[in-house]
Formats: sequence, C-alpha cells, structure tokens
Amino acid sequence: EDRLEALSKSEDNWAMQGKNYSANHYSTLTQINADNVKNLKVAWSFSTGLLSGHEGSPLVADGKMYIHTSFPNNTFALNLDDPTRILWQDKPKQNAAARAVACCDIVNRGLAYWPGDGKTPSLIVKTLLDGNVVALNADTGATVWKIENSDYKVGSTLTVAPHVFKDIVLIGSSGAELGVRGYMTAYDVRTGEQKWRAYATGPDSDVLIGDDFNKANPHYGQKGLGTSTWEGDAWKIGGGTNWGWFAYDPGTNLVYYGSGNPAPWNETMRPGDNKWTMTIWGRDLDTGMAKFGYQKTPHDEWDFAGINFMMLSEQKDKDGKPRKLLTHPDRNGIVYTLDRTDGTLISADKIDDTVNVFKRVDIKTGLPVRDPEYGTRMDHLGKDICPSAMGYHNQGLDSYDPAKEVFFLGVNHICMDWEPFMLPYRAGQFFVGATLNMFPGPKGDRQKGEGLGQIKAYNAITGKFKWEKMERFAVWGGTAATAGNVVFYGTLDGFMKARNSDTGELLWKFKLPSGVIGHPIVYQHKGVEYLAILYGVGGWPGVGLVFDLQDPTAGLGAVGAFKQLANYTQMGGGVMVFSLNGQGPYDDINLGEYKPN
Ligand SMILES: O=C(O)c1cc(C(=O)O)c2c(n1)C(=O)C(=O)c1cc(C(=O)O)[nH]c1-2
Repeated sequence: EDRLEALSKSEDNWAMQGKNYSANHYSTLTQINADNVKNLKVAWSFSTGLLSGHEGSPLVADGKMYIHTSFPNNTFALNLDDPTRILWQDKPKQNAAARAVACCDIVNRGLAYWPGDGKTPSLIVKTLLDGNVVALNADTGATVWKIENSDYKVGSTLTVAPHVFKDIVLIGSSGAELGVRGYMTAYDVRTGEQKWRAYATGPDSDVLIGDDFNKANPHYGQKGLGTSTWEGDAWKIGGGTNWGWFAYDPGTNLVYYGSGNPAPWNETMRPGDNKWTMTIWGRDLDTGMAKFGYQKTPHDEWDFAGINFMMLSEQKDKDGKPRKLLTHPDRNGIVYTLDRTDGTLISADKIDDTVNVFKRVDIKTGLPVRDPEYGTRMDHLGKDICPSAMGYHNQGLDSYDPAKEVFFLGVNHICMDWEPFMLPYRAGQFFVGATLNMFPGPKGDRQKGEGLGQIKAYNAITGKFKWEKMERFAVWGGTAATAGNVVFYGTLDGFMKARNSDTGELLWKFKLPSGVIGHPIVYQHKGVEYLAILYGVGGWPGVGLVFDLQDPTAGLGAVGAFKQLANYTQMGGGVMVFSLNGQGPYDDINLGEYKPN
C-alpha cells in the first residue's frame, strides 16, 4: 500500500506541493464556502525571519505544519494543536557563493513529506540552493541522509521542491541561464541512494530513450535527436533544466515533468531544434525510461522554459470518450492538453488571445505556427513580443475543480522587446545573450506599469474561458480551489483573495505583510477548516526589490516590468493562517500564556 497516496486523500493533510499525485490543488472541504468566506479572519501567523521570495507552500501532515524558507533554506515544524511554539527547526549551513549563481532570486519551492514505513521514520525532504538534498526525521528534525545533486560552482543550483512518489524522491535542477545541462534524478527515499538520472540533452543513453520512445507519435521524434538537433557539442552546455512541478499517475506508472529552455537565450548561437529542451516528459517512475517526449517550442527564441506544472485529470473528450489527461499551461502562452498514457496532443489553446509569437499550434504535427514578426534574431530589436520571457504562465502551481471540470490559472500579462548579443561560455557565469525590456500586455496600462496579471477559469475540453479578471501585477504563485465554490490565490502586491469559482466574483480579500509568490493550501484540523498562505515577495518579478536595482533592463528585464511593485510591498517572509471568524487554537485563552509555578 502506498501510504503517501493514502495520506494525501485525507483533508487533514496537504502533504505534497501539488496536494496529491495528480497535483490538482483541489480540496473537497466546504466549511469555508462562497456564502461565508467573507468571514475569514486570521487564526494565527508565523514569521520565517527571512527576506527574499517565499515560493511553494507549507506542508500539513499528521497534525504538523512544516514551513520552508528562501536561502539559507531553514525549516520549521509546528504542532497544529499549539503553533505558538516551534517543535523543531533546521538551519543548514551552506555555501553562500551559491547565491550569486541563482538566476531569479534565492527562492525555494518547498518541502516533500514521506510518511515512513515502520523501519524508516517519516521524513521531510528538502533541497538546498548549493545543490545538496537533505532528508530530516519529520518528528525530530535530525538529519537522516544528505547527498550532493548539483554543483553550484558550474552554476547549477536547487530551487525545485523535491517530489516524492511512492518511495522515490525526484529532484530537478536549475542553471540554464548559466549553460547548465539539465537532468532529473531519482533517489531511494529511505537512503538517498541514486536510482536513475535522465538528462534533457545528449545521447539517448543519457536521456534514457529506448526503442519504444514516442511509439504512438513517431513524428514527435525518436532516436538520436538529443545530439543531432544541436551543432557540435552545444548540447553539453544546452540547458533544459527542470525546476518546476511534477505529477505522477500510479496507473501508467509515469512521472510527468517539463524540461526548460535551451542555453543560451540567444538563438543564433545554437542552430537546430535543441531537443529535448522545452519538452513534456512521461517517464517510468522506477526506471526513468521515457515513454514519450513532446517538444512544445522547438528552437526556442524567447526563454519560454517549459517547466510549468503538469496537472492530471480524467475527463471525456469532445467525442465523449473518457480520457486520462495531462494539462500544462506553458510559458509560451499555450495551454496544452495531452493524453497522458502516450503523449498524444489533444488540444493547444492560447492562454490569452494577445499571444502573438504563435498563430496557433498544429494539433496533427504538434508544431507551433510562428509569426516571424515576433521572432528574435541577431542584429534585430524585436518589439512588442507577447508573451515576455516570463511567459504568460510561470512557476505558479494552479488548481483544477473536477466537479466543474475547470482549471483556475494565475496568469502573467507581460510582453517585451528583445535584442540578442553574442557572448562566450564560461563555466559558472551567466550565459544568456539578450537584453530585455518587459511591460504590461495590451490589456494592461503600459504608461502606469500596471495590469500585468490575470486570473482565468479554463475548460480544457471546450477550450473556453468561463471567466477572467485582470490583476494589477502577475498572479505569480498559483491557486487552490475547493468544493465550497471558491478559488483562493495571493497577489504580488500582498492580497489574499477569494473568488466565486463559477463567476469569478471577488468575495473576500486580506492585505498580507508582503507580496505573494507561493500558493495557498486548505486543510482541516480538529473539525476546523483553515486556509494558509506562505507570503514574502521576490522571485523573478521581485528581483528589483531584493537587490534594489534601478536599470529597467536589470534582473533580465524584470525591473522595468515591475517598477510599481515597490510602491505596494516590501520583502519579509511568513505564513498567515485563516479560519471562519479566526476560530482555532487561539480560541483557548491559555495558549501562549506563561504560567509561573
Ligand atoms: O533555467 C533555469 O534553470 C531557471 C531556474 C529558475 C529558478 O531556479 O528559480 C528560474 C528560471 N530558470 C526561469 O526561467 C524563470 O523564469 C524563473 C522564475 C523564477 C522564480 O522563482 O520566480 N525562477 C526561475
């Protein structure tokens, strides 16, 4: 029996970043609902004591909450019966030099939990920015194992959340902005022993491509392409890191994730399709062998890193046939839905009709139809390209309501000008080769620098958006939906919001101490339903705040796009927990009181 999967089915827990293996971020709880959500009040809160961006969410498992932070990647365990006292804390020592090679702030996307098996205790697994992976005893915080996964000296860092499926830990990688060749690694959760590693580029033996790869869709490409779609040895510094969110289907035994952008960003320096960057993978969890790989953006010209969340659903297709689906809103402005048993592309819709880099995606060939006007090339200043390099969707982890068959997408509405330049590769240094200027998309206000985000309800079968609302800034962190007919999300300017999931109507909001780039979670403890959010502005959109930069093209173009952000919020990480009328542990007047003997 898979205890982790069983645990994830109880609404007492939110034991993985995606909530369950399908990563649907959906809670069946209804105590908080569209009628009473306006009565949400703070039940308790916790400061992490750290600045910089706080991504992902805390985990709730077996009566405890586990909270992670940005670098130096501290962890705090709280007992939900009395969160006024810290149960244990882990403050790892790591090499601060790693900070300088992280591309987009010193974020971390969260922890993984494994419930133990009687012999090995329950574990918290975490990544450190400097490339190490650590497993802690979930009851005591003691280190159980520690291994090195990435070498920050060549620019390879870890911001990705570990994903545990069954008894395997999957660890991605970062560093494509420094020419790091991306890989996914599987470890035994009990010992940290490596089970397999699959690269995004290079020979099939490294990419773990076998004879039956892409059998259902040979036109996606099969053998030898991880080297032949590159010039010379360019694949060795070709990127394809994977720092986003993964999903797993015990039925197919496939794990699903995306590889990121090719390096460098300047496309002139790497002719070819650059496989297998920008690819949706379905791999056998136990062996790592790829069953399918679908490359969304061959020969990327815009940094549309394909690492965004993979969300699994069971729905009837247009012909009424029940299908096992995988839905993925990509950076490139297209939301893709595949048959997850074999990778067959079913639909590819624009996240917003303002996407101009592609006219459409040809479902038969799987290829995007480019508009050359919005391509990028040497000696050319590309203007008004939509989406920007941040994508119309970045690292936010969103939700799917299986009853309504609707996805709730937090969206960026950002476009850009882009001018490439040549540069040499030097290990451990930035290897980008483009100057970017980003600004609000056509539905925003370019003069004011606002209208950079949207929230949308999307049906993957009809391709229709049920509703959509504009936001002042990008909705960077993602959404959580509940059977109470509400969808929750945090905003970069620091609002926690609840909307009616049928209509999008705003039902409640609360101003947090800092902006949000993490995702909300919902759980119950002793009969009370809670909403929790990790706040702390930063990430790529927050680099201007983190490093106090003035040049609008600094932070790879983020500073110009988010020039208004500093007028709304400042750094500072923490967790805010809400319940109806604030009920919860603090109802007990004695909690937190000092009683002398
Ligand atoms: O290519 C990479 O390895 C890599 C890593 C990361 C990261 O580790 O945070 C980001 C990106 N790329 C990236 O392209 C990007 O847009 C981005 C946004 C963020 C963030 O946390 O806000 N990280 C990253």
